[in-house]
Amino acid sequence: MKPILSIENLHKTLPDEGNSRLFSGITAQIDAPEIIALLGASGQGKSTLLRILAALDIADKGDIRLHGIPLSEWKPTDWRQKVGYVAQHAVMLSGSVEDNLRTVSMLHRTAFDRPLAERLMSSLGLEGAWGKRAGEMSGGEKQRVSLVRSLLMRPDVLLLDEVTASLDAHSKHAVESLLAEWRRQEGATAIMITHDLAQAAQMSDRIWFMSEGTLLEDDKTDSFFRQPKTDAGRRFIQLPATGEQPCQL
Ligand SMILES: Nc1ncnc2c1ncn2[C@@H]1O[C@H](COP(=O)(O)OP(=O)(O)OP(=O)(O)O)[C@@H](O)[C@H]1O
Repeated sequence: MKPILSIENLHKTLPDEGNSRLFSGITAQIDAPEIIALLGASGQGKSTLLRILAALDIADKGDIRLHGIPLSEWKPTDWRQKVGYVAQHAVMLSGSVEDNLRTVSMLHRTAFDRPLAERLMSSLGLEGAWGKRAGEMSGGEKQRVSLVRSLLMRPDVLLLDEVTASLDAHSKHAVESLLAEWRRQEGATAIMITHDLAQAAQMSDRIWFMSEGTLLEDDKTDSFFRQPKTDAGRRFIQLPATGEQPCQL
């Protein structure tokens, strides 16, 4: 069986004067459907990595494959149908919420699955939002509509950039429940950036931890939170680094 997604030796430099390195040597593989929490301090390049996987940015070096086929051999629209992306700040198309949901199906020449859209919208508390002008919605509403828009494509891989960061507790819980249910029912893979460690611990099967300009740890969620392999990982989850004494209260 070919891996669902494989990343081989990915490098990214920033287009500033010094062409400084953002990350390098990122290699990882997803063999079976799972939820991966992508963790790391601000500025490590998590969003950039996700945008590269969504084919919205390009790496300077390295190889990405979906089902064994390199990104360069995919038609961009086919890649984007199979790899859904929900940005940190969701971008809405013009028109109503319903227009936004329908347009994506039109672009990909697939039938609009109205029953699925209704189920997804209701589960995120958006049942009354169909006729609203998409541009006039709050940031949190846009994020939820953007998630529904992506799920309607039934992507093999879903890339989520802090999708619950601007949501109230109720909406956040609704998104988390929907994603858990989606994984159970659709066997989907998701890579989600989050700064919420409790959410990562509760929702993910695996942790990708970015630090020191690379993917420093790739481990089962339980192992990462019990015993990170690196001092940077230990510091990140606020365990004392190896050799240090736990602080006494
Ligand atoms: N197109 C670009 N041009 C210049 N700098 C960029 C570009 N894209 C990202 N950066 C810079 O790269 C660094 C990493 O950004 P990125 O958003 O990927 O990090 P992150 O780990 O997701 O951070 P956060 O957790 O704060 O969202 C930042 O310093 C950002 O300013």
